[in-house]
Amino acid sequence: MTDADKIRRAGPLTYRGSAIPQTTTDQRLLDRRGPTDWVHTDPWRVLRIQSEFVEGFGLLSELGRAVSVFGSARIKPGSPYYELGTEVGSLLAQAGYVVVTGGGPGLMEAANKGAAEAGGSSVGLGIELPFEQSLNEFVDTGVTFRYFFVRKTMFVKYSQAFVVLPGGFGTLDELFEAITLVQTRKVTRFPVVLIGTEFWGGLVEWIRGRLLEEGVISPEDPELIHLTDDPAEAVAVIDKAHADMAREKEERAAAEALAREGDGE
Ligand SMILES: C/C(=C\CNc1ncnc2c1ncn2[C@@H]1O[C@H](COP(=O)(O)O)[C@@H](O)[C@H]1O)CO
Repeated sequence: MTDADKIRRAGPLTYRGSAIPQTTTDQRLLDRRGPTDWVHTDPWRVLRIQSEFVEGFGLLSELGRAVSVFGSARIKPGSPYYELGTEVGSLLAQAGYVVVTGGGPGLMEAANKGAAEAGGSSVGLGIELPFEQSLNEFVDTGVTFRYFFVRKTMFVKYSQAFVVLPGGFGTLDELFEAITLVQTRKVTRFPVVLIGTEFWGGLVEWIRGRLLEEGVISPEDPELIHLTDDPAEAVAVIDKAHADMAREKEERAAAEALAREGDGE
């Protein structure tokens, strides 16, 4: 056999003759020498991003009914808003929901604490930040993400509602992400409940007034947000949406079964 006839198979690839590489894939993998700048390239980051999705989906896929609670990382124990966050966490847990937060300090911690005090379970979806921070002590199950956008997917995919406590830019970002997804029907029947009429009142008034007057939202859009001071009302809104969704699903299944019978299946 001449060199030109030689064949090398490498996984799904076939090389012949002069196209055959000098080393095997295994050899190249095990060889520690060589440049290392590839670990800082975008294709490599894409793999990391993929692995974050895999970790997140793996951890959360069997979570059951869950509600995400957002709120300030800076509001400390002793503040009335911290107490409110604790109550929200407790009532959600008592109603059978897993409480999902950003796993950080402040009102995230308050909601996780409330869930723990009520004997429920809670999840912390942490985020790697430029300064040292660990998940708060009340998180039962936690995962820390490198990428905000991967973490956001987890909040939306694995919870049936968002509860938004007072907060700053991070909380506003999460609130507006949620209502944009509902407005554009990327998620359906997804209650977004703001807690704290004094804190949120100005924003809600501006949405109902200025945004509507300028025609930048539809007349029905303000209804995407429910505003209350009462954590029990927040849970009732979420329960109702959940029950409506379950009923609609049953009705759809029954209608489909009838249609199949009609087709003689
Ligand atoms: C600023 C401090 C800590 C930041 N740590 C955070 N850990 C986890 N999640 C966070 C953190 N900061 C923001 N988030 C997310 O945004 C929301 C709160 O942001 P806000 O700007 O404080 O309103 C929250 O829901 C998280 O998902 C100091 O200790």
